Amino acid sequence: MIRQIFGNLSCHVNDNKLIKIPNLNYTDSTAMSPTITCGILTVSDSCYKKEKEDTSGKELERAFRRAFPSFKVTHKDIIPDDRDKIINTLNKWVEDQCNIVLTTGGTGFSPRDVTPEATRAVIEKEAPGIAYAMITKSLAITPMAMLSRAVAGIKAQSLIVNLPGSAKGAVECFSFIQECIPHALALITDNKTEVTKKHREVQKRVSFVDGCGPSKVITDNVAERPRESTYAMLEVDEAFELVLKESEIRVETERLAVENALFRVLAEDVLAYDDVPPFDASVKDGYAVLASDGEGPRRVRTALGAGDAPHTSPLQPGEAIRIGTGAPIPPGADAVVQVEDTSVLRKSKGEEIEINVNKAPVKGQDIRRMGCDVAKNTVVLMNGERLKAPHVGVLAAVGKSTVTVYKPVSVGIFTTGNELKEHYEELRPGQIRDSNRLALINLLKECHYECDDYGIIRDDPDTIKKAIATALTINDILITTGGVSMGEFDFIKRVLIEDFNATVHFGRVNMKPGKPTTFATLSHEGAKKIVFGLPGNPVSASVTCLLFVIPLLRHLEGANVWQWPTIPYVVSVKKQSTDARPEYVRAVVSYLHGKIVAEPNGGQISSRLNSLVGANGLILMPPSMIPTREYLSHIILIGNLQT
Ligand SMILES: Nc1nc2c(c(=O)[nH]1)N[C@H]1C(S)=C(S)[C@@H](COP(=O)(O)OP(=O)(O)OC[C@H]3O[C@@H](n4cnc5c(N)ncnc54)[C@H](O)[C@@H]3O)O[C@H]1N2
Ligand code: MOO
Ligand SMILES: [Mg+2]
Repeated sequence: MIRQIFGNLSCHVNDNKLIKIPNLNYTDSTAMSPTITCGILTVSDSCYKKEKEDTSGKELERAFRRAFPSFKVTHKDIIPDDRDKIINTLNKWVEDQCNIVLTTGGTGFSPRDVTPEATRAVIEKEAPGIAYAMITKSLAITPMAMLSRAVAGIKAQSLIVNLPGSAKGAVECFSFIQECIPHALALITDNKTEVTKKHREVQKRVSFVDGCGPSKVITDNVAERPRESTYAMLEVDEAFELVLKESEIRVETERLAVENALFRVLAEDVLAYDDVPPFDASVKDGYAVLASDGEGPRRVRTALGAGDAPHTSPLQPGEAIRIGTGAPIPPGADAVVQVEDTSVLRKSKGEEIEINVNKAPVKGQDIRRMGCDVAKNTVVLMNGERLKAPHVGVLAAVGKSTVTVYKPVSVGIFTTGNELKEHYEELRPGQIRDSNRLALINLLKECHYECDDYGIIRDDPDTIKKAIATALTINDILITTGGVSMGEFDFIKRVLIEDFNATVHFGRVNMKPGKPTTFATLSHEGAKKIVFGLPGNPVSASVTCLLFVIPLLRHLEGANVWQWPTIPYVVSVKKQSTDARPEYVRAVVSYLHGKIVAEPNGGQISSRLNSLVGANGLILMPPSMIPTREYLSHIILIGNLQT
C-alpha cells in the first residue's frame, strides 16, 4: 500500500505544545496602531459573472491573514475588467482609509486587462520597487513573469498593489513583498516609533539571528542570544507540505537509450509500436489442429518452430502441424493440442506420419492471440513511472529504443563542524569523524541520486557563505548538516538569511530526531535554489533526509509515487519522557505468522547511527503525553519487509 506518509500525523500533535506562527518571514508589527486594514479586490470578468470561482481572492485573503494575523480585511469585492469601475472602487476604499489594497487580476496582455492603467489613474506616487521585486523573484520561477504589467503605488495613506490573476501567482507575489508591507505602511502612516525601530534593526550588524519572524532576534553578543528558538515548531506534515509548495523549480527532460534508463522516471506516455505478440502464437509444444476434427487421428503435414514464418497452405480437416511454444499458428488452425495429449500412430525413419489426439480440443485452446499482452498503439507505460527491470523489458517488447525521462535535480552536500575530520584522518582531542557526509551521499545513491560533495566546512560564517555560493552556482538543491540549532557556532540560518536573502520556511519541526531541521529557498544567480539545513546529529541527519529530502527529490523528478510506503501499526506507549516530540523509532520490521512485528533497533539516541543499520522501518511513536496504552500509528517502510 502506497500512500502519503504524512497524511495522518496531525492526530499526534499535542496542541498545547504547538506554537502556531503560520508565516516566518515577515515582521507582523502587532504593536502598530491603530489596526491596519486591508482590501482585497478581484478584477475579473468571469468571476464577476460567476462563470468562475474567485479562488485568487480567497487564497490571497488566506495568505494575508496568515501573514498578518493582527491586521483586518475590511473590504472585499469582485468587479469586472472595467477601467472606471476599478478606479471608483479604489478611490472609495482609499477614502474609507484602507491601509493596503491588494488587487488580483487584469495585469496581463489581453485586451481587457486594464488594472494597471486604472491603478495609475488613482495613485499619487508610484512604488516601482514593489513591482520590480515581484517580477524579479517570479522570474526565478517562470519566464512568463516578464509578461506582468503590475503597478504599485500610494494614494493618501493607502498602499495599492496589483497582483497577478492566478491564485498561485497572486499568493506567490504577495509572499515576495509581504516582509516589507508593515514598514511601508508605517512610513505611509507616519508611524515614527515603528519606523525608527525598523531603521535601527536594519542598520545593526546581525550576529545572532534566530528566526526571521515576529520576534526576530538581532544581537552582537552571545550573552544576548535568544534563550528560546523563535522559529515556529511545525508538525512534520505541515513542514513537508511547505517543502512541496515552495520547491517548484524547472525540471528538465532528456532522451535516453532504453538500456540506460533504469531507475529513471518516464516523462512520456509510451505507446506500443507493435502488438505483443505480433502474431497468433502457440502456448504449448504440440500440434496445431482444427478443433472441429475432435479427438482421433491426424496426419502430420509439417512442423513449425519459434522463429519460422507460417508460410503453409491452410490446414485441412484431418491434418495437424507440429508446433513449438511461441511458433506462429498456421493458417486455418484454431487450436493447439499439447504433446502430452497425443500418441504416435505411424512413423517412418524417425519422423511422425500420423498421431492421435487423445482428448477433443476446444477452439482457441493454447493459442496466444496477437496483441493479447500489449495491443498496438495502446499506452503501456505512463508518464511518472519509475523504470525498473520489468518496465525496461516492456519497452524492449514494444519496440521502443529511446525514452524521454526527467533529469534528476542536481544536489550538492557539505557538512559543517569545527570538530569534524575526514574518516581516514587521525583524530586529535575533541575531534570526531564526519559520518554524515558519507551516510547521506550513500543514502541518496541507494535511492538513485548522485550528489556533488563539497566536503567539511568550518563553523565560520564567511566560509559557510563561500561554500553555499559555490554549491548553489552548480546545484539546485543543497543539503548541509550541522549548525542549525541554538549554539553560538550554529550559523547556517544566519548566513542563509543575511548573505543570501533566503526565505527560511521552517527552522524547527516537532519530531525526534530532527527538531532543528531547516528548509529555505533563495534566488542565486537568477535561479531558484533550495537548501535543507539538516541537523548535525547523525541519526537526525539521515532520518530527515529520508523524510524530507528524498520524497522531494522523487517529486521533483516527476515520479508519481514519492512517499515511502506505510503500514498501520498499533504501538504500546510505555515511555514517559519529558520530551514530548513524536518519535521516529528505527526498527526491524518483519512479517511473521501472518502479523507485522516491529522491534526497535537498539538505543535510539540521535547520535547512534547504528540504530539505522539493518533498520527497514521507522515506527511513529506518539508524543509521550498521549495517555492511552495502545495507539494506532504506522510504520514508514524504508526498506524491504523481512519475512
Ligand atoms: N539548547 C539547545 N540545544 C540543542 C537543541 C535545542 O533545541 N536547544 N537541539 C538539539 C537537537 S534536537 C539537535 S538534533 C542538535 C542539532 O544540532 P546542530 O544541527 O546545530 O548540529 P551541531 O551542533 O553542529 O552538531 C550536533 C551534534 O552532531 C555532531 N555532528 C555534527 N556533524 C556531524 C557529522 N558530519 N558527522 C558526525 N557527527 C556530527 C556534532 O559533533 C554534535 O555532537 O542540537 C541539539 N542541541
Ligand atoms: O532532534 Mo535531535 O535530532 O533529537 O537529536
Ligand atoms: Mg549546534
